[in-house]
Parts: sequence; C-alpha cells; structure tokens
Amino acid sequence: MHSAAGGTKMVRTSSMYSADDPLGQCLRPPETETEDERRARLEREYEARRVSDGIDEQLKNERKKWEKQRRQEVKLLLLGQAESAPVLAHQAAQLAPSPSRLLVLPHRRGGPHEPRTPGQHELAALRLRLSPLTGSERALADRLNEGVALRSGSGVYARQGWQARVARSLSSASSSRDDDGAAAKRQQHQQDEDRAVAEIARVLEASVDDVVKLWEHPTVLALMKRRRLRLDEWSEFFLKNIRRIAKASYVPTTDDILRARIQTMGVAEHVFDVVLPGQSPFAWRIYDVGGARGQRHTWVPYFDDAKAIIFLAPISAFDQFLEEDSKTNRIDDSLQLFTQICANPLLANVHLVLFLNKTDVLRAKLESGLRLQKYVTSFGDKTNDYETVSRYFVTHFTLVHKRNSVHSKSRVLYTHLTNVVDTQATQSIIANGPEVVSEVRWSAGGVRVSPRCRWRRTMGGGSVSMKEERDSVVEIIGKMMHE
Ligand SMILES: Nc1nc2c(ncn2[C@@H]2O[C@H](COP(=O)(O)OP(=O)(O)OP(=O)(O)O)[C@@H](O)[C@H]2O)c(=O)[nH]1
Ligand SMILES: [Mg+2]
Repeated sequence: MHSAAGGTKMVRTSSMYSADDPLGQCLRPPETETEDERRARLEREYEARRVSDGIDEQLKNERKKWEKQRRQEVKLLLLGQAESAPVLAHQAAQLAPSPSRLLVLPHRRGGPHEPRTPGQHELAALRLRLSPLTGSERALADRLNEGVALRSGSGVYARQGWQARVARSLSSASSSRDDDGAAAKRQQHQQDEDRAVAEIARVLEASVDDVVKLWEHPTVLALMKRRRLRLDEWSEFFLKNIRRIAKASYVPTTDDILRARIQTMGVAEHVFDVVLPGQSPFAWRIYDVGGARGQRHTWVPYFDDAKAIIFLAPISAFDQFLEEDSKTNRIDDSLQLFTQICANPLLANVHLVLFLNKTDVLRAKLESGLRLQKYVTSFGDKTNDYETVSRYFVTHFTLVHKRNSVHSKSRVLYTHLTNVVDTQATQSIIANGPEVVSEVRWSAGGVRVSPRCRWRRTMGGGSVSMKEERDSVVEIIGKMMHE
C-alpha cells in the first residue's frame, strides 16, 4: 500500500512484476541466473503455457459439446383435450402398479320415474350388495389422490412428480437414513395403506359375481339402450376382464395400465434417450400436460422452446361432449384447440405431429350404425364407413392447419391415424416408420386421396403427386435436429 497526498489510501493490485507481490518475488529469476539456466527456465515456462492452453482448449471443446448436446435435447409437448390421450407418454414411462381399476357401475341412474322393470327386486338386491364396492371406489380414489378431491367426483389423477412419490413410498420401509422415529412412522403409514388397499381388493373379489350379473343383466342392457346410457369407454374393457382383475393376486398388465383412465393434473415430465443410426444421441424431454379446460393454462410456459408438439385429437368422440362443458362437442373442441395451436406465434417453428386417435373406437362406433352426419353436418351424405370418415377428419384437420398457420406458412403437418392403446402400432409410429403416415404439404387447392399414392396435392387444375412419406416421429425430429 502506498499513501497518497491528502491522506487517502490508494489500493494497487499486486502483479507478477510488482515488488511487493510476495509470489512475484519468489518467482522472479535470481539475479545470478546463467544463460543456460535462463534457457531452461523459458522452456519450462513455455511447456507450462502449452499445458495450460491445452486445458483451456479442452474446456472450450467440452463447453461446445455440452452446448451442442443441449441443442440436441428435444422438448416435445403432448397436447389435446382431456381423454385424448397422452397415455402415450406412459407407454414408455415406468408406471407403478396401482389398484385403481375400479368400475363405474351403471346403477347410479334410475329414479322414481323409472317404469317398473322386470327383475327389479333382483336389481335392488344387487345394488345393495354392491354398495360396499361403490363406497370403496371413492375411498380408493381419495387415497391415490393423496386426499385431494376432484370437483368432478371420484376420478383418479396423476399430479406432477407422482412417480417419485410412489418410488419413495415403495422404498420408505427399507430406508435407513432417517431417524428411527420418522422411519417407524412411515412404516406404520405404509402398513395402514397396504391394509386398506387389501381390504378394498377383498371387497372387489367378493363382489365379482354380482358385478358380472349386473353387467350382463338383460334389464340393465335394455335400460341402457333405451336411455342411451353409455359407460365410460374404458369401463367396458375392465368389465370384460373383471374376473382376472378381481383376483386377490391381481397385478396390472401393460394393457390394463394403458386402458386405465388417470387424469393428468398439471404437467408430467418424461425423459428418454433417443439414438438414431448415424446420429449422436439426443434426449427427449416429453411434457404431458392435462387437457381438461381447467388445466390448459399450464401449457403456455412450455411453448417457449418446444421443438415439437404431438397433438392428439380423439376422432371417435364425434358424438360426445366435454365432461367439463356438456354443451361443447368434443370434435368441435379439438378443432378449436388445434386452431389455437396452429395460429400461436410462439409455436411458429415447432414441428407439428397430429395424432387422430382412438381409431379403434371410431371404427366400432361406425360399425354399430352411429352416423357421423348427425353430429357433423358438413360430412353430408358421404358413405358412413371408416375409410371415408377417417379421411374426412384428416382433410378437415389439415385444412385447419393450412388456414391458421399464418405465422409459419411453410410448416409441415405430419398426420397419423392412431390407436395408442395398441402398443405395437404406436411404437412403430413413434420409432420405426409406420404403415399409414402421410406428409401433407399445402400450397394451393385441396387434398385428394388416390389409391396409388396416399396423398395427392392438387394445385389449380392439375395435380402433383407426392412421394409417400413413411417417417416415424423419431425420424421427423431427427431430421429437424439437423436442419
Ligand atoms: N380404445 C382406445 N382407448 C384409448 C385410446 N387412447 C386413449 N385411450 C383411453 O382413453 C382414456 C383417456 O386417456 P388419457 O391418456 O388418460 O387421456 P389424456 O388425454 O391424457 O387426458 P388428460 O390427462 O385429462 O389430459 C384412457 O382410458 C385410455 O386408455 C385409443 O386409441 N383407443
Ligand atoms: Mg393425461
């Protein structure tokens, strides 16, 4: 330190060369240094600098690699209305078995004005005997929802981080890091849970004959037909499999897990490593967001740096209405939602993949005689078969994309007809290159399907046939990473 005029102290940074830097003094060559010693010292210094520069270079390369890897990360959003269904993400994620497969029984309907029906006493007895089971459903849902009740009733839902919570609760009994008191408390809680779930399983097992009787009862079937009651789509699957599911030793299969309706609350994140031949691996970060109206506000923060969106529209739902708004037709809602996604300036550069989903349910509905025209008047008097109807939906959604992509005129829409509970077909669409995939690029005119080539683009009077695209979702995103 040096004192300066006026008594203020000047602080001077020490340097290699400053006389008062103790390290500098140590490193300074002795005044008696010979020429040979000087040469040796300079060589040592040169070598040290070379090593140091090498380390800097390595760090720089690593930073570059890391940044490239970061760029290699794909943020993918799964969007669509509720029940559309991003059960898709669950196909690859590890789902912990949960005993949530209880049934919505049709006994809730019926009232004082119901006409006297044959077998009424038998039905009354069944209802009484099944009341412990229906009572258990709510209790079980509350347990799985950790005590947070849904406004809409007894549904089961998954909140962000539920996988971690399940894993924690499964490993809590063997946790040794906690103090004894906390571990014992958790163990006790776990035992209570297990006992309660076992009790519900026992009630289900004891009720199985009655469930089957009710499900097959001719009066119930006739009543359902007359009053046009429809069970939730997934109930039929579980009712058909009820004897297997009601066994005390029941462990859910992958199919059971995919068929279960577990509503997404908030956002669920899934991370996968995807490796494509000849390309460096990249991580997929998939965000599955709740599709119910009350959940849609959670989407926007994820739009920011999303690379791709898989939008799911359940095209089987043409005769259904939203659970959260019984006046809005589900197809209308999907189209409005898709319009907003296409028109959103934040999403101008994302890759859009459209899954027109639940094709199996669509096929079954059309085969049972349900007419699309009754709900979608613009369908007109076209043939009411699966091929015509599915093509109609592809055209309609494609047009919506074309008309609303005001911020991204050249964006390509990749459209797939899907049944995501069919794991083989879905995995092939996601990873291997699917059977029915079409790249629909719009410029002018309309889209027309030809038997030779799946898609034909009509421009003015002539037509330009397009190469049939068989890209999988992984390939689409792989290409995009190298654009
Ligand atoms: N048959 C059939 N069922 C499907 C298909 N896709 C989904 N489901 C069923 O539809 C129900 C709803 O699926 P979810 O994945 O919970 O729907 P979601 O779109 O995630 O709904 P939110 O979580 O509310 O946003 C589940 O019972 C699924 O098994 C399909 O292609 N065919
Ligand atoms: Mg969901």
